[in-house]
Amino acid sequence: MIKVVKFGGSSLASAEQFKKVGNIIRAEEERRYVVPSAPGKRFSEDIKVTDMLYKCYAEAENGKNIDKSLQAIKERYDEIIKGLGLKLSLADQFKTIKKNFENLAGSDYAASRGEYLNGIIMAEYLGYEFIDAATVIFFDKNGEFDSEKTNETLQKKLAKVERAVIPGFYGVLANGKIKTFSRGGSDVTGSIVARAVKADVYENWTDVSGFMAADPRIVKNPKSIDVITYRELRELSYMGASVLHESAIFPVRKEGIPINIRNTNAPQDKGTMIVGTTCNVPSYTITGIAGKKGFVSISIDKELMNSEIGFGRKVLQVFEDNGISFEHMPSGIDTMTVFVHQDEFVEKEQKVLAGLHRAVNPDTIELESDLSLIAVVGRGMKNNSGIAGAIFSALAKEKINIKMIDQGSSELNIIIGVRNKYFEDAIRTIYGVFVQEEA
Ligand SMILES: Nc1ncnc2c1ncn2[C@@H]1O[C@H](COP(=O)(O)OP(=O)(O)O)[C@@H](O)[C@H]1O
Ligand SMILES: N[C@@H](CC(=O)OP(=O)(O)O)C(=O)O
Repeated sequence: MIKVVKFGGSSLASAEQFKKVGNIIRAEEERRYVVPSAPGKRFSEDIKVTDMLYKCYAEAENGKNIDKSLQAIKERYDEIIKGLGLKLSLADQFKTIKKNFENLAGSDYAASRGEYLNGIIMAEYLGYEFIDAATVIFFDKNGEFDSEKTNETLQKKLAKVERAVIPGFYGVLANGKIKTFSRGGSDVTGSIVARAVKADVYENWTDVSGFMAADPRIVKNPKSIDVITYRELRELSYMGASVLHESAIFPVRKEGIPINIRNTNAPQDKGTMIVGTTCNVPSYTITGIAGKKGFVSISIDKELMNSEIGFGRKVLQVFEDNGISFEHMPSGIDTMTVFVHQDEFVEKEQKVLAGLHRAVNPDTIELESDLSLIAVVGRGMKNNSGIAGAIFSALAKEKINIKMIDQGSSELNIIIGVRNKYFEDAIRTIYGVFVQEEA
């Protein structure tokens, strides 16, 4: 039996946390491949090492002296090394890092050093082999993750290594430069390693006892989810549930490997199992709620729109031409609304509007900004009627105006649009209807 274990920044923020991680790994000899993140926050106002590295690199780009910032980062690691009683010095690594920062090796290189250095410490602490992710995780010439080359290389490499530490978050481009995944991407590395060794389970250790039915920063003590499917999880993580990176399920899904979310601070808790399919009957109609702020809706009205073949395509072409991806597109007979990310849209607003006028000659176009989208997700929704109705009436009772409601064709999710200012209240209200009242 092989287990791949990924530890998030919150699990590796200090020597004390490292010791908990060491105990977890040593408790089961199947935990053979370890993927660490960079040290995260030790307390809520603390700064993650990844963010310190981005800032330090920005100083280098602006021609500033980076000695002080780099020293602050080195101190984070030295404190861990000292606390673990290791005889390890990172002086040489920091000399190389300083040189590469000053030669502007790239912000991805800069950010990747967080996991690289933590990996070196972790390997020393456990007595495992250190494998630099730059030798086994590949991106192609377009910057896309090269899953097959990576899988082949990792498989060959790990077949010869009984126990290894592979830092998360980064890999190497075809031109030899370092590239990272997007933020939170160590989850993806863990999944890639699990696929390569055909692990029995991919354990993802964090600071909560599993996936919860809602963000614990919004809903107090939300219920934990015992079992969730890859598809449900993807909907929730894409819509903002930050526990697991939205792309982390793809590599393990290829091999049907379950992901187990676990809590480093409460290792006795079983956490959440993320699986392909399950006959497990969910305890509630919905599995979870997640959401994101910061959307704009563009509502386009035109009489007889329904009879104009190609109308939708022309509208979407305008967004495509401006490099804007759309999130949702509910439509009526003579109206069509497109939801886009506000930060992508704002600077191109006038270009998009002009493009829409040219492309479809609408009667009116209305914009509304500062909107949130909330996803209510659950495999149990398929067999239940009246869910949208229940959401409507609960939100109406709280005087929360619904801007949009859109049921996915898979009947796995319902997306609700509200103003940003109602975001938290709307999540609490929906949680109250489905999770508390049904209990
Ligand atoms: N539905 C949810 N269930 C559990 N945690 C959630 C959820 N939505 C958001 N979170 C947040 O995700 C955090 C864990 O993810 P993250 O900060 O990436 O951890 P790590 O540093 O271990 O990678 C939790 O501390 C919690 O605040
Ligand atoms: N350290 C990187 C990658 C990562 O996955 O971190 P964490 O496991 O702490 O979310 C980040 O901050 O984005």
